[in-house]
Amino acid sequence: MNPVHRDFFDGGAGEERTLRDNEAAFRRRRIIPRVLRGTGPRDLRTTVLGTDLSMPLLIAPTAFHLLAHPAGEAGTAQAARSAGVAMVVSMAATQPIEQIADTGAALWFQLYPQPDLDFQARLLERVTKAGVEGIVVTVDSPVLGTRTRDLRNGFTDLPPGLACRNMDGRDIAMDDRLGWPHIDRLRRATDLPLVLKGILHPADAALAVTHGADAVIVSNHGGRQLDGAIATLDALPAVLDAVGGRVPVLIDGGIRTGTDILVALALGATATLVGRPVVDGLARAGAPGVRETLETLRAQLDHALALAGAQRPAELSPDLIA
Ligand SMILES: Cc1cc2nc3c(=O)[nH]c(=O)nc-3n(C[C@H](O)[C@H](O)[C@H](O)COP(=O)(O)O)c2cc1C
Ligand SMILES: CCCCCCC(=O)C(=O)O
Repeated sequence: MNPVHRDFFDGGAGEERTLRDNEAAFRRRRIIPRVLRGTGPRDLRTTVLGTDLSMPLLIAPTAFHLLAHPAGEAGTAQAARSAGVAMVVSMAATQPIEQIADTGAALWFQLYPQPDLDFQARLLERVTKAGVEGIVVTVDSPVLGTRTRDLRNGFTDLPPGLACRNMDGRDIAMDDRLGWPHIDRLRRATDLPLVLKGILHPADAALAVTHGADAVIVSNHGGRQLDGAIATLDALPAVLDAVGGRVPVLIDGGIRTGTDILVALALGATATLVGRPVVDGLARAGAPGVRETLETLRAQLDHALALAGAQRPAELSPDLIA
């Protein structure tokens, strides 16, 4: 890959403290396994907001897949379909939603709330018609994070010929006036499950539920927004307390292995999302590369469950984690 584009995918905001800390938070945890549980073959299947998953993992929304590989977002979706997981399609996808949906993958669509409400309504209608099963509203981006590597590299625009194909020629607006009334409006605008992505503070998690969110994603945008923000795994317990089981709580950021997934689930997450490892798989080998990433995570999770003494994710509990 062009090293400038590699930096775009790999990089974070500021000094990249949060980017590093997301992974470090998982490495700080240890598993206290149970023994003699007679698990037999494991069953990793789960359902989140009506979407069936072959394991508790979704592909996190990431921008510009055509920069990583000519297969683009459709290649990622093809792998998601064959692995039986869902893909959250970024609003900054470089292929049309209809082309991505043609793969038959289970899709959710990620939205940055747009100040042009007519355009936003048309976009919601379009992605709903294409068959997406959920809307993921990213709420951690009133402004774009300071992407140190992109600034250093002068990466400001997509190369000629590439564009955000679901934006009808518009730029994606990040809007620093966004507030809960925008979420209320979105809640009224769609019957699809509405998921808020980018929740870290427990008070916001509670507000998300009262404003009608069907799930929240504990996320710091992979360390690309507020550098110094808490690692997602460290934020998870307080968010779970605030939500109190009323809606599923998902998590992303720093998940690199099946044992990381096990740790997140044991601490109470319903499912996990993975960003950069999927892009890495795409860059390496297109759809088969993404499939390899997903199957590696599946095999690791299955193995870790066997060794920790759980047959299925629902059997995991916080006492297994130190
Ligand atoms: C290259 C890249 C592009 C991203 N683009 C988006 C995006 O368009 N919308 C969004 O909500 N989050 C975006 N994210 C954040 C991811 O959805 C996710 O929160 C993060 O990547 C999870 O961390 P991980 O990469 O450590 O797994 C992006 C992340 C990366 C690395
Ligand atoms: C002005 C919007 C550019 C797309 C941002 C994609 C993204 O979220 C990222 O982390 O990169």
